Amino acid sequence: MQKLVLIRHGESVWNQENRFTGWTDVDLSDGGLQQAISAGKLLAKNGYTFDVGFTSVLKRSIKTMHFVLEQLDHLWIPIHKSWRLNERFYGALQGLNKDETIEKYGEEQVQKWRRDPHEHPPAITEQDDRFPGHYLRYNDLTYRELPLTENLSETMDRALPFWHESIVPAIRENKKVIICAHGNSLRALIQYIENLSDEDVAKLDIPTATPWVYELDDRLNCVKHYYLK
Ligand SMILES: O=C(O)[C@H](O)COP(=O)(O)O
Repeated sequence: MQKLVLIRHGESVWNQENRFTGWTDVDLSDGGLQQAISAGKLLAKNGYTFDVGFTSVLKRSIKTMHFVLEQLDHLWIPIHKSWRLNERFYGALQGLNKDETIEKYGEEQVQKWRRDPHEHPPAITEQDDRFPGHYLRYNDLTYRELPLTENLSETMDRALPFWHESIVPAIRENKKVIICAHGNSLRALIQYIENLSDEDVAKLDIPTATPWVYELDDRLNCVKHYYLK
């Protein structure tokens, strides 16, 4: 039996302001930083250790991983960062207040943008400051990989290659793995690991900085899962 720990980043400044964030590289709020420290303490208290970590290229997730590992005296373990674990790219919604967006477009439409796997949020253009092609950290992406908008199913399609090519091999080598990522990239991994329907995954709300533990059998099927509290 192998344990795998997933954790969503601590509260960010834009979570606090209730804004769509996506690939915007906002920092943790003070509360989010404290949440990350508490999550690390909880893992330490329960005797968890890790050999390797995986995270996105966004600082709210990178910093959460750092503060969690610091509590475990594990800052030395290798951390692999990939854009594939980034939050879903929320297109032209990035930066908008969620309540104001509901007032403007209606609850039903906003809920579709947030949770319907096939609904695209309004797209940006390549001229927009939010276009990832303007940022050094995305230099290695092909033109087709640079999003203008992204639905949940596309988030899953770009997260899964990293799961299969980088994370699964580490688990198969019996390494203890921690993944720190985002609401929607984790939703994609959870849907795949547990084989959840689109309806079930839409109901899944992942709290910030709360370790989600999987116990996996030899074939990496989920035997048990629970939040560490
Ligand atoms: O990018 C965001 O705004 C959040 O991290 C996830 O938002 P959601 O719960 O609205 O998808």
